[in-house]
Amino acid sequence: MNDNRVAFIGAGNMARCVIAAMVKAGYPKDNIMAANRSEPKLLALAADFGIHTSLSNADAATWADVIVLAVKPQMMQDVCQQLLADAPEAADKLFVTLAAGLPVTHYEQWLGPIRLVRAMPNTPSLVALGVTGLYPSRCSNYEKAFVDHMFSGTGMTVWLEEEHEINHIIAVTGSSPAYFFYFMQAMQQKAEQLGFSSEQAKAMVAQTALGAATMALQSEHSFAELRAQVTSKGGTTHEAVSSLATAGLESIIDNAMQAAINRAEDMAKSI
Ligand SMILES: NC(=O)C1=CN([C@@H]2O[C@H](COP(=O)(O)OP(=O)(O)OC[C@H]3O[C@@H](n4cnc5c(N)ncnc54)[C@H](OP(=O)(O)O)[C@@H]3O)[C@@H](O)[C@H]2O)C=CC1
Ligand SMILES: O=C(O)[C@@H]1CCC=N1
Repeated sequence: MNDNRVAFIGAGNMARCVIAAMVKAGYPKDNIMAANRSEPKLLALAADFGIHTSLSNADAATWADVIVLAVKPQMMQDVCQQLLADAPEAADKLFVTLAAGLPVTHYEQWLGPIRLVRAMPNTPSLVALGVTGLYPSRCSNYEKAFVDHMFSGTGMTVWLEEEHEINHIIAVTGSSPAYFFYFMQAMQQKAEQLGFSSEQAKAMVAQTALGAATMALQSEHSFAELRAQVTSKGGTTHEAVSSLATAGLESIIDNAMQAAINRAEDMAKSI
């Protein structure tokens, strides 16, 4: 499966995370290429991972067996239409898109009836602790197996039965690293006000988050049960958690995740 040449069109944050995961999982760097409209990110990727790079999307697509579209959704139509004009044979290759919001029908308008997997990874893929949601269109079983292999180094892969579930994955795992970073940022700020240095505060908060997540993954207990184990009757945790509940944490999270889904649905209509 490592024989397929994979070209990323767009070499930004998410392409870097997936490329890092592939290389660390043993995918041959000689079979990976990144194309970008400007050079700096390509130089960094070549230096860090030893992959091929190109300033030409068409050259990368011609070289590849599998084309990964990794530009922002707002750029996608131009990139796809230009690709088809410059390298029409690309339309016969397997496509993977990382973009939020854009449904299969949009790609079919721009590129024709392509074989496509919509993938929704997240940034912890960089450290092999990510989650990638995957939705296939017109793909063979071999192509699905290949894409699963490609993303296996990102962490966990989840195949979806219905296309609209991609928007749910965005809310649950694609965008959610930012929710956790925001929570940790707020905790760090308070720790600094209490007198800890910025470095100490960041390390303590991140270590506690890692410990809590690791416990949850290794335990049969629910999140609520694990929370109860920390919460002594009449103790400090009860006061802290009650304060969060009174402030409406659950509805805050519900609203935030729904806002991500709504935005993904709006993007499909506006692009
Ligand atoms: N970030 C995340 O957590 C996630 C992002 N995604 C999706 O991944 C995609 C990329 O997002 P992200 O990596 O964050 O965005 P970035 O802005 O970091 O990367 C986009 C890259 O595309 C390049 N680019 C823009 N136009 C062209 C073009 N015409 N030809 C070639 N390259 C071009 C940009 O080049 P330049 O350096 O010159 O600006 C940039 O490097 C988006 O569609 C997003 O929805 C999906 C899951 C999670
Ligand atoms: O914010 C975004 O639109 C992208 C998709 C999921 C994470 N980042």
